[in-house]
Amino acid sequence: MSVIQTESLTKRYPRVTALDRLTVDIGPGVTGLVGANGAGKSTLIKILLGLAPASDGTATVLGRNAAHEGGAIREQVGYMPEHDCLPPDVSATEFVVHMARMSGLPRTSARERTADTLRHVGLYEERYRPMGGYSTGMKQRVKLAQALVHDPKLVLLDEPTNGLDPAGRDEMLGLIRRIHAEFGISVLVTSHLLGELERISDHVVVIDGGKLLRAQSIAGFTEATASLAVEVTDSDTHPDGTRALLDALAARGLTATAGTGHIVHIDAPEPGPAAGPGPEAAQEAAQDVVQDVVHDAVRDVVADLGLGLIRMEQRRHRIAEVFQDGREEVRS
Ligand SMILES: Nc1ncnc2c1ncn2[C@@H]1O[C@H](COP(=O)(O)OP(=O)(O)OP(=O)(O)O)[C@@H](O)[C@H]1O
Repeated sequence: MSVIQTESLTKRYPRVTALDRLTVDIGPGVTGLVGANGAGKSTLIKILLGLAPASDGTATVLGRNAAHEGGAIREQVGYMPEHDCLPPDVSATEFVVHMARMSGLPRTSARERTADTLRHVGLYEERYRPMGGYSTGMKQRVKLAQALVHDPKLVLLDEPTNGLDPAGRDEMLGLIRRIHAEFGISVLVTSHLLGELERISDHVVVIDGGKLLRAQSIAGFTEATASLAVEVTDSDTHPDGTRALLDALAARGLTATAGTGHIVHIDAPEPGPAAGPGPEAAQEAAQDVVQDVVHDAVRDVVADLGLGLIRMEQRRHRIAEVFQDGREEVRS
C-alpha cells in the first residue's frame, strides 16, 4: 500500500536540476526524507502537493495524481512549510481557526479542532497572544498544528526541527512520532540531519543532488547491523591476541573483522522472527541476540585463549555511516 509514489520524477529549473529521475515508493508510517541543503526536498514536497509542476515523470499521493488532482490531495494532506510564514499580529488560535475554515471545516468544528490541536502540540495560554512574540519552538508548534487541524491522512513536514535547541528538537521529534502512533496519520518529514530522523522514522529516503541515494527500512537495517566491539590484550602464548581472537571466533561460526588497534568487531547473528512491529522492538530483539549469543562466546573464547579483556561494547552502526558508505558507492 503506497502513500506516496514517484516514477522518474524530474524538476528542472533554468540553472539546476532539482529532482533527477527520482523513483520512490513510500508506505504508511513515519518516513524521513534526508538530504543536504539544496538536495531537492522542498521541491519534492511542492510537487507532491500539486503546488509546482514536474518537468517529467509522475507523482501520486494517496492514489491521486499530483499533476492534476492537487486540490483533492491538499484536502487530505497537511503541510508544514520550512520557513517562518506566520502573521505576527495574529494569535495562534485565530490563525489555526482560519486555516481550519480554509480547509472547509464549519465554524464550530474549526474552533473545537483548533483547541484540541493546539493542546496536542503543547500550546496552552500562549495561544491567545500575538504570534510575533513567540519563540521559534512555539512558532514551529503552530505550523505543525495548522498542518494537523483538518485531520489529514498524511502530513508533509519540511525541516520541522530547524532553528530549535536540542531540547526543542527532542520535543518536536516526540510530537512527530506521536502523530503517527496516536492518530495513525502517515508522516513524511525532511531534515538535513540523518541522526535525528533515524530515531523516529520507520523508513528513510536519502536524496542527494535530486537523485535517490538510498531508501530503506530502519528496522531491517538495525537488525542486520547490531555488532559488538571487543578489545583484547596480547599474551605470552598469543603475541597477536587480536588474530587469535578472530580465528577462534571464526571457528565458532561468528563473523568478525579486525578494527583499529586491538579491537575486533563481531556481527550479531540475525535476530529471530518475533521482532515486533516497530523499529524499537526490532532493535531490542537484535540487542538480545548480541547479548545472549555473542557475549557468552566472547567470554569463553577470551578465557580459553588466556587474553586480557579490556572492553566489550555493544555497538549499532549509525545509519549515517551506512548512508555515507552508500554515497561513496554511488559516487565512485
Ligand atoms: N523556484 C526556484 N527557482 C530556481 N531554482 C530553485 C527554485 N527552488 C529551488 N531551486 C533550486 O533547486 C535545488 C533544490 O532546492 P530545494 O529547496 O528543493 O532543496 P532542499 O533540499 O529543500 O534544500 P533546503 O533545505 O536548503 O531548502 C536548489 O539548488 C535550489 O537552489
